[in-house]
Amino acid sequence: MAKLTVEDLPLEGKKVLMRVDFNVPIKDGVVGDDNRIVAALPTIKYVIDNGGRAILFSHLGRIKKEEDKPGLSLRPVAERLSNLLNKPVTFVPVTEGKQLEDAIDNMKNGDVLLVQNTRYEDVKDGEYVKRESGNDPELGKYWASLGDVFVNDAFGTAHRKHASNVGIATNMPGKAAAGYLMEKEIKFLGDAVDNPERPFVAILGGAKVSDKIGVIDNLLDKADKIIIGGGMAYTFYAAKGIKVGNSLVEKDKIDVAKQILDKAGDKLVLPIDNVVADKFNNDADTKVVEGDIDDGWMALDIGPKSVKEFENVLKDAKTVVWNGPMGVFEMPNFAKGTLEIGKFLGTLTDATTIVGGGDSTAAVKELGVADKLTHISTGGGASLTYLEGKELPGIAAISDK
Ligand SMILES: Nc1ncnc2c1ncn2[C@@H]1O[C@H](COP(=O)(O)OP(=O)(O)O)[C@@H](O)[C@H]1O
Ligand SMILES: O=C(OP(=O)(O)O)[C@H](O)COP(=O)(O)O
Ligand SMILES: [Mg+2]
Repeated sequence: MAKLTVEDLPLEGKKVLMRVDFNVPIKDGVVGDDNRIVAALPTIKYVIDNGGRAILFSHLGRIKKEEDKPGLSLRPVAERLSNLLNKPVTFVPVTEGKQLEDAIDNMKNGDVLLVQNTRYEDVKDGEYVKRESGNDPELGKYWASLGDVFVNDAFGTAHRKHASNVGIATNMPGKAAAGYLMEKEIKFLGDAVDNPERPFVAILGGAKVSDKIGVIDNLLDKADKIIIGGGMAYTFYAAKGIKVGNSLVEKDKIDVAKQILDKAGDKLVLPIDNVVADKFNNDADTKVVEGDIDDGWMALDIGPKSVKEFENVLKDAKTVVWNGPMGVFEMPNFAKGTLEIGKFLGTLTDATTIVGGGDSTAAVKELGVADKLTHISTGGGASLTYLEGKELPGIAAISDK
């Protein structure tokens, strides 16, 4: 790697600022799938075993208004991290000011501290000011002033240009290094997809439609087929004039979807049928419908014919990259499409099968199909951006060797 890594930094007695991606599912104040926390442990352990004082930063979810904050505190993550490390983790419930600075001053070599959700900075006095997500120069400078060196191990956030990754790094020239997870992810994705064995099939689903729909345009030049499922599919339905009912649709992306459809020809594969529900609830009334989705119904999973069709496209693939669940897998009645596709990928023993994303990874682990896949990546948007051949700002900002 042409970038500094954690092993290049002085650590003994140093205040080591670390950006990790602890954006994990939390339900009723408890961490669900902790893959992203576990994945950051090697770097954290290396830092503290070598006498560093680890000061961890992460975002959790998206904060647009004051009321979003209580449910998106990182406190439950500090508890899980403490269990995994088998040592105390100091949680600081604020992102700036005396309480944080005092807590850092009180640290000893080998201590671990977790700062509150960096996106608390996105809302100040009830206003959406995006200090973290807009990479406010003062914020990056302030956070950088709290430490001696910086380690970025947040691969899942590397496609973002935010204060806690790019901002801190640019304010610590010559002292910003990559962690082990960052190195491992880049190496693996690079080997698998820079010159992919073909046929190369990408599967795109999930709910971050406006974020990720633009990726498809670039992927059309790289992949042999692109399968679209999950919440991503229905904006394409709308673009084709198929009725979508109350399904997830990003209205201002319908034109983008139309352009992609024009360019894609038969490269793009959409669901034929869907499991539709009369409300966003596991107990909803459901039915399987082909094509049009009537008003009052929403598609929450792909249907059995879609699964068959997708399997047919996947069966000869030699490289598969999957980001985004095929349905609302968190509700058991809408998990089947994701489960079936995951199981099928597990049977492709001659292919390189990569699943990326916080939620997709949680899905394949929860559904018990993760073991049979080649690589589980902590990054969804990040691995897609890498796949597009674009520079990841979080990595670009790390100091060169
Ligand atoms: N048909 C659908 N309607 C609404 N949400 C969906 C649908 N299909 C999948 N989702 C949601 O997409 C979310 C994950 O999307 P995303 O964050 O883009 O994936 P990842 O974290 O794997 O990158 C899940 O919470 C899932 O419930
Ligand atoms: O969960 C994440 O991405 P993913 O859902 O694409 O896997 C990252 O933590 C980035 O989060 P963001 O998309 O809110 O910036
Ligand atoms: Mg996600």
